[in-house]
Amino acid sequence: MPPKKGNNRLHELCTQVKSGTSIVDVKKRTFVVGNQFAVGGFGRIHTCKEAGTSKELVIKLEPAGNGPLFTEVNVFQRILRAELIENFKAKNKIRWLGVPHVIANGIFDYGTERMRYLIIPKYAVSLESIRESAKGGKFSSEVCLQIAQCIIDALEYIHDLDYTHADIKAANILLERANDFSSAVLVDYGLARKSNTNEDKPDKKRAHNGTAIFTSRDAHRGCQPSYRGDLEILAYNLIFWASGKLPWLALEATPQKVFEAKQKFFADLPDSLSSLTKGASCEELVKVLLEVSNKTSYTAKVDYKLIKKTFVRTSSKLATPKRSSRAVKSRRKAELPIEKTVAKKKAAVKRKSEEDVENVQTTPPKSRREVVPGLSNFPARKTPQRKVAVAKKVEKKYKRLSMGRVVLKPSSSLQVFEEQISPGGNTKKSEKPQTSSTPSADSPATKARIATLKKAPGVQNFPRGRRSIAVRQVALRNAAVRKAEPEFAA
Ligand SMILES: Nc1ncnc2c1ncn2[C@@H]1O[C@H](COP(=O)(O)OP(=O)(O)OP(=O)(O)O)[C@@H](O)[C@H]1O
Repeated sequence: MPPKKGNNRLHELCTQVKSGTSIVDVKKRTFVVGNQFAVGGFGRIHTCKEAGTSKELVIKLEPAGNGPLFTEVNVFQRILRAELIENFKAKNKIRWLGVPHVIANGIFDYGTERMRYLIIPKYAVSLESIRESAKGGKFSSEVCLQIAQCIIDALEYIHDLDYTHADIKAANILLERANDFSSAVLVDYGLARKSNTNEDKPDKKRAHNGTAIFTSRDAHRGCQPSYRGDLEILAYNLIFWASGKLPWLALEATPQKVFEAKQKFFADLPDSLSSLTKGASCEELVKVLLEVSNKTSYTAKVDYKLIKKTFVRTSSKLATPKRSSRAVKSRRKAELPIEKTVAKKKAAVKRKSEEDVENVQTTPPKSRREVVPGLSNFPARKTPQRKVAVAKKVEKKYKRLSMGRVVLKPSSSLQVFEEQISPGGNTKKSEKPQTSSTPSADSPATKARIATLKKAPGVQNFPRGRRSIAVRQVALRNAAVRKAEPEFAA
């Protein structure tokens, strides 16, 4: 069941801006507003493009007097600037950080109305829309972990800059690439707040702020959003994504009861959790998120080390074939620091070369019977009779060759050879007397001497492997014939 939105609009929507309207920002860049494609709780959301470019962006529009977009723009200006995000990624050696960046913002006049705008990148799809159409409204543990990884990184970044998000939910998570859960981005910073000056002074007016079924116990108490609260909110979301349930879903309309149910849930941990997640692979991560959140004081920052360790352990427990999907591979690559990837590759190359050296030193070369699976089940070709049979087979093959029924594409010299030996050939060439002194592969004399056989044009035109097989088989036959029928050989 998706979280419900309140019907009481505390803020007005602005007039709908016409598609094609141009807005010039402080840097004198012109942006052209496109169609409206969503309406948030507080504002309109349109597509948009910078003039002269083709990349689709998103513009959020609200009356200039509205609070939420004002708050959001401030957060974007302070912590969601591209250079800050890039610095954090470089410092922490990560390639993907699931937060949006501000492209432009400001205020403009539209007719008689003053409007505030915020331009950010456009993402492909909202996680909530995928969840709603998923079976049972649930995600697999693998997907839960992929999203968790993105959101944990995003929270670590936001917390590092002393901010909290306070409204994590599938509707506020967008995917940069549709169906690639490792490209999840945490959006909507309307409730985000600087939290380093937090004081544990609950205010009833603020109680239950956020999305009731996911919000933290601190928010239920009426406190400002906390770092630990963000972990708690993420944990509730993970439980909901993995199981499709939360014990307080039916109580959504009465936030106080939701708060009480959450308190009971914490008091009954870990049983209350395992009865919901039923051993899902992401259970351990959720448990740690709840534990870390619980042991962190209201004003303190959370310890991401333990969370990340648990994350690595939980991910590695997931089935290997699932994790080798393209999306997971690209995610793993993205999440690994560049140096680690290089070091990993180098270590693999080193290991391989050491193994090779070991193999050369210790392992005797294997025969084809050992190497080819299933070949060792066939009886070994050892008896003279068997060798004679093989030799006869080869002889037959040559005969077929001489009848021109070979599948191999003959080269010009093989064609000459075939024409020369073709019995009753009907070409003009075959009527000519044979003048060439080239040895015939078919003659017993040739087959008796391997050196001559190798030089026979027909044999020379076999691909390399086949030539040596033919030569070996004929040699075997010769040897076998000599042994089995000495008088004939003589
Ligand atoms: N950058 C974006 N790219 C693609 N879609 C977006 C983007 N930003 C927002 N949306 C879509 O618009 C919806 C509402 O966006 P957002 O939550 O930011 O608006 P809001 O006015 O803050 O609404 P609310 O706070 O009530 O959720 C999102 O769920 C998403 O579907």
